[in-house]
Amino acid sequence: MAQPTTSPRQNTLRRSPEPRPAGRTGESGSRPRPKSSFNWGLALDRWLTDQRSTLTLGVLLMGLAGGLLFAFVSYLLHGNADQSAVDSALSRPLAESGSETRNWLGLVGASVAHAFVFRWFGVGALALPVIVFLSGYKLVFRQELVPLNRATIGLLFAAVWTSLIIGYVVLVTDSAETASVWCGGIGYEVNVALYSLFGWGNLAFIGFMLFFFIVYFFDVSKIRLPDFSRKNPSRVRPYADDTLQTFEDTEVDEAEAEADLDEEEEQPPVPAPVASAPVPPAPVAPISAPKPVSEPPAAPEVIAQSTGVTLTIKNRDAVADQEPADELAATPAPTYEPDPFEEDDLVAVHGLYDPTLDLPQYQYPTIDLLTEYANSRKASVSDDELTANKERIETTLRNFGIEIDSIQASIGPTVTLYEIVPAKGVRISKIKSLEDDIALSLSALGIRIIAPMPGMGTIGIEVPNKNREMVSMRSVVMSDVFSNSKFDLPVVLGKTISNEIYVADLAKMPHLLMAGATGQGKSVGLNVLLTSLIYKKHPSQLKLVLVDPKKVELTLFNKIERHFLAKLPDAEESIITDTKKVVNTLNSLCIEMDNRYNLLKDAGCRNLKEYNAKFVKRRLNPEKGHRFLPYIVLIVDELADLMMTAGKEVEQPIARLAQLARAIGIHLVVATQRPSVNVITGLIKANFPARLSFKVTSKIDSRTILDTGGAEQLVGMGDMLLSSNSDIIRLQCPFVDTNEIEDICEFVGNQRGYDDAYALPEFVGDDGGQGDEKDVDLDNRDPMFDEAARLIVIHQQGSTSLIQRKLKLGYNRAGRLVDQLEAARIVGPFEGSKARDVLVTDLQTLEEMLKRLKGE
Ligand SMILES: Nc1ncnc2c1ncn2[C@@H]1O[C@H](COP(=O)(O)OP(=O)(O)OP(=O)(O)O)[C@@H](O)[C@H]1O
Repeated sequence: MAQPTTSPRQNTLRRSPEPRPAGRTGESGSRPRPKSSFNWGLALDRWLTDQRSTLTLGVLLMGLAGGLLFAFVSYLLHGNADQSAVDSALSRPLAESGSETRNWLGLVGASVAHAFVFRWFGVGALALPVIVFLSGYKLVFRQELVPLNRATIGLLFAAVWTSLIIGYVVLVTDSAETASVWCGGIGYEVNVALYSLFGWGNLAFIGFMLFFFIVYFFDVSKIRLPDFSRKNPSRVRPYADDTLQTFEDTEVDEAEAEADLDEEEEQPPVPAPVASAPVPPAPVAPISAPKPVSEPPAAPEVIAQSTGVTLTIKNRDAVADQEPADELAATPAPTYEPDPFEEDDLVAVHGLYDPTLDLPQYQYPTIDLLTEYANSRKASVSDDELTANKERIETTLRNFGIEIDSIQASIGPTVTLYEIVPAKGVRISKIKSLEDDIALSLSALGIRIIAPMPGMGTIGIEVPNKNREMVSMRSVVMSDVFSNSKFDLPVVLGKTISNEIYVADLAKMPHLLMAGATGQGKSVGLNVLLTSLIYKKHPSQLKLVLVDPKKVELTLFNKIERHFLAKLPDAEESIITDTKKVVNTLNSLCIEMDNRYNLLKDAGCRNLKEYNAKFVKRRLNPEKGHRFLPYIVLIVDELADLMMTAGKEVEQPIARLAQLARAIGIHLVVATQRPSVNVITGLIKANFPARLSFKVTSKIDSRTILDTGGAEQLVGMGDMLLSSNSDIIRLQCPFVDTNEIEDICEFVGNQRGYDDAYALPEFVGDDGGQGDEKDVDLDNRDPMFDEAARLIVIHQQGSTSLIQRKLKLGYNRAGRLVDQLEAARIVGPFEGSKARDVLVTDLQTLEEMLKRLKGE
């Protein structure tokens, strides 16, 4: 490791270098870069990704295409006259040659056309302006008129091939004197060369080239004639709106759909960065693997040392975006067996199904809609501040008889974490028992003690920075971690203590409970979450159900109703504020959940991803009700109001959705000001493994939401603790202002959208069929409940007699068990003489459900 630049001396603290971008592990972190070095690569990269540059370049290319076309056509008409002027241009005054040329674009037009038309491709050169135009169009309109790569290959081939075939005609008719301009140099010369080899067999060679190209370019091997003799579902192209179209109508879309889908699979583009300040590529700590990996440890730099204990500042280096492994990847393949012949037909004829073609012109919000705030610079903690804090910590601990070996500091956006290694013989439990006294002695607002630091033999003390950093939404949206994220529902939650941007996958969370006293940043947090999703998802892939009993917080999102919002068929407003309507909407979501489970079951899929993948491959027939299923995110801003007015009516559907909806792509984000036990009930809490808390008013509130204290010690303004998988991480939430949200919603809302909001299933009245779960108390489950559930799932047979026989139980008890299994949505409802449907297809999902029921 690199050595400190100053020799260690008394009264010196050590500071580590700034975190360096991932991948540049070979550089010495402690060697300062010369100030004058300018990074040309970065500047060029930034210029190229700036939308103003792409727009300018695009318009230039389109203009150039027009100019080339003009010059080429003109040359084809007057080229013979211009040839001598061009050839002699360099040997005499340009003005003289210029006055001789008849090209509409003068000597320059004639010279360029001379090269492309006369020397190379002849009439085939006309392909060039078309390619240039298509490239320019893509830059200006940020979408392709036709798939650009394929078009370029096709047009280049056409240029060469036309040149060859015309060259052949010119050769056999011996008209090179007058007509060689039409075939260009390539066409003529190649034909002359081939003629010497094959004689008149040239034509066969040129014909074979065309055949070869068609076979490969259009992959003819895949095209099979559809079977018209039977009712053939391959004639139907599934559309999201369930309209049917025969493939005769849609042939032209095939290549386009395929190319667009390729792009979509790569992730929808997040608009290019235009900021002046480079954003350090920060690592993502996914929710399922929340601990960021640190590699390699940066070399510390001594900055001060007063009492013999060294303070180092530990800033971790960046790591690459980590994708959590697909948890279901190892489970066996689904049971559904499609007819391979028909589906291959469909894909060969229409390409893969692309949901984004619902709104093909849709443009993702651009980065310039987000503001660069003046105070969003990196937090600066002076050496004096570091030394003072270190001394306070040391003195305080010594007063309690605790000696320390060393201190390391990590400077975060809001707080600095001092990690202390106690001297040998000091037991961590002693420090833990003194936690409150130490906090009191340090007496700074927002101090949080973590004793011990999970997984390390150290104690952490977080002390707020005097000058905190505001983390702007713009900076996190621009970050590589977020813009390159391949998560299904990426949400950027903030910056960690080591300045890493923390992006989580809501789809894997799979639900989030949020709490925080009034004014501590909850609404901003919800807006950040919604903004993240809107920046990354196409309207065809995501629908939002917004519940806002406070009636003011989410109103701005009304503008994106026809793009991203979902509502009940008869509802006037998409943002739900009325408690009764909330209950109906929640129940309607339960119906949507059941419908989706039925679709998944029919398709033999275990989750939404598998189902949609199958639909995209056109393996599911829309005539049977199959459709592309967008993710649905339900946001409830202020659960307390709802629980006060509707209690169980709200609690039960929320718990039910939270328990079962993850596999079918419905995810919940529920926020509350009052994290008391009558709002966050055991039932709700048990089903929300990921919880996030802004500052709350008491330790009890902190325990209610996070199962531990600490949230009462936060410093507000988006300072928060995230608890997931029993880890607690302190994060600074990004800031996004109402104006920014307004601009984003306007940007999206002004584009063409769907005719109406996404229609949720109708829910009829108070007990309109959904409240038919018998009065079963799942908190008092039969002791054999788990075994019975496993039995049913293993045998995929929802029968009472199976439980009776295998578990050797009486009829009544087995019947009660089945009722409980139904209430837990493991088996479907009673269906007369038929066995009940088993709603859980595999043991892994079941075990997760059982854990959740137990509140684990
Ligand atoms: N992430 C943040 N960064 C900087 N400042 C913030 C952040 N979040 C919130 N603030 C500041 O705190 C103020 C209150 O935030 P917000 O409106 O989100 O609070 P709240 O918890 O939703 O309050 P209420 O429950 O009363 O609506 C904001 O106007 C802003 O000034």
